[in-house]
Amino acid sequence: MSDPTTLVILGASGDLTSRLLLPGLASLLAVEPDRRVHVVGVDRAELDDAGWRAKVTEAFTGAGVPEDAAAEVAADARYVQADLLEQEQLAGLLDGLGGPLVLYFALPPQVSQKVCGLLERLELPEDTRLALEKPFGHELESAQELNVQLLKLVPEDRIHRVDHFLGVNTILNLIGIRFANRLLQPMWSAEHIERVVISYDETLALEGRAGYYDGAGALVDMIQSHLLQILAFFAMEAPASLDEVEVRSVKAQVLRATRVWGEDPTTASRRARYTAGRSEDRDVPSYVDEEGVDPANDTETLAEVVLEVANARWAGVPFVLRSGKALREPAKQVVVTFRPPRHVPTGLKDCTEPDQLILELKPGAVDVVLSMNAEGDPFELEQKVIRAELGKSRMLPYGEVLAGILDGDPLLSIRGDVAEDCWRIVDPVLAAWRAGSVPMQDYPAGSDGPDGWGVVPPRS
Ligand SMILES: O=C1O[C@H](COP(=O)(O)O)[C@@H](O)[C@H](O)[C@H]1O
Repeated sequence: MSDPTTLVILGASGDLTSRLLLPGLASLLAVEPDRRVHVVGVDRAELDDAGWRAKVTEAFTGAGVPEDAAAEVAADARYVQADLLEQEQLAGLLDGLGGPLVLYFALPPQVSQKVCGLLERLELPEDTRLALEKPFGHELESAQELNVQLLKLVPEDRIHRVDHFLGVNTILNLIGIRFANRLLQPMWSAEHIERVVISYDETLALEGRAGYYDGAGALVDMIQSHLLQILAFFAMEAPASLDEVEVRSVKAQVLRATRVWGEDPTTASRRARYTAGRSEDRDVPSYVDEEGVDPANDTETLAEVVLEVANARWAGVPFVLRSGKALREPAKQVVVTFRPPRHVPTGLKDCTEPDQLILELKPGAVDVVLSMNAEGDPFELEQKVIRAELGKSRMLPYGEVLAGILDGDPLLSIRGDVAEDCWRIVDPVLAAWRAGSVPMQDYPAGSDGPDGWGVVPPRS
């Protein structure tokens, strides 16, 4: 049996650890109970091994981890109380840790960066991997600097820039649906597709996350990161296999070709912020009145950007990426609108609506919307939906992503150049917004967004 991987969670008492990492690990162990992993929690907070083990056990309870596997992992788990910004304490932590070793930075980005700076002066054990959460930098330049810094510590294939959307089965389904279906393959280009809308509308509001969100906003929180990854899966060329080098290369090619539509963020982007309203039977305060929000930050809670993938396959097709909070209904989907047929026999009635393929990300389903016979007149048509529900995911997205990190496979991690490209794409939008060239609109919480936006923009 191979050596167990040591998973060191830096920031073990934080929200990310209890809300996402430990449940993710539990869901992974439920599927792979033989996986051997030592979970070391590190934080400044006062806690001992027993307290940490209780936390790990709590996360495993009810998650389907077989009892003996849960007991084994919990018994091996250990807690180190340390201030990671103290060089000596950091050195002490690494002492005695061997590879394979994962240092998972569940820390605010500024702290992660400082810790990486201190790690430069230490020798990392052989086969150390680094896992970092978004945001990866705050614009292109800082992402480039962070990449340089990380590469001083370990090679690129041991850096796992985490994006949990890469562990979402309905997003990974894009690979199967696109490349295993002859029916769709010839349709997947500007010749047949008129536009693509990738949206992630949430009913959730700020939910007490001002500390992070108020400095990020919808554009950075969702579009710069998650939605661009969906775009990459949607538009990439076919990889020859699921090997990380191939898949990550074809994704990178797409993002390298992507830019703001018309290279004009003032016409190709919109932003808005929720005001007081009611969402899902709750009163939601105006965003600026939420606890911890600084109105001077001018943070948007709904963002939309139109992009072009300027290559031979996609040039001329608008890709609309949109995400927002406190909206009336969740809309987490990719809507593909096909071009109209070249000619429809004269006499056929009501076939003016375009065909669509809708990939629903949550819950996972595929809808094909086609014109078909209505009742009665055989030449009168109506749009009907052919729907298939996707199979349930085997584990939580964080479980999938963690599996890759623990195995040292970066397939589901963001490559350094891609992290930079995602900033290169949105930086002009951020600059236009900061300069006040795109007005901030508003919408009541629980509505569909500002008047006139609609969920799907009008056909071009
Ligand atoms: O990373 C984030 O993602 C969530 C949406 O993802 P989900 O898997 O929870 O649906 C979003 O609410 C959050 O603001 C963002 O930081």
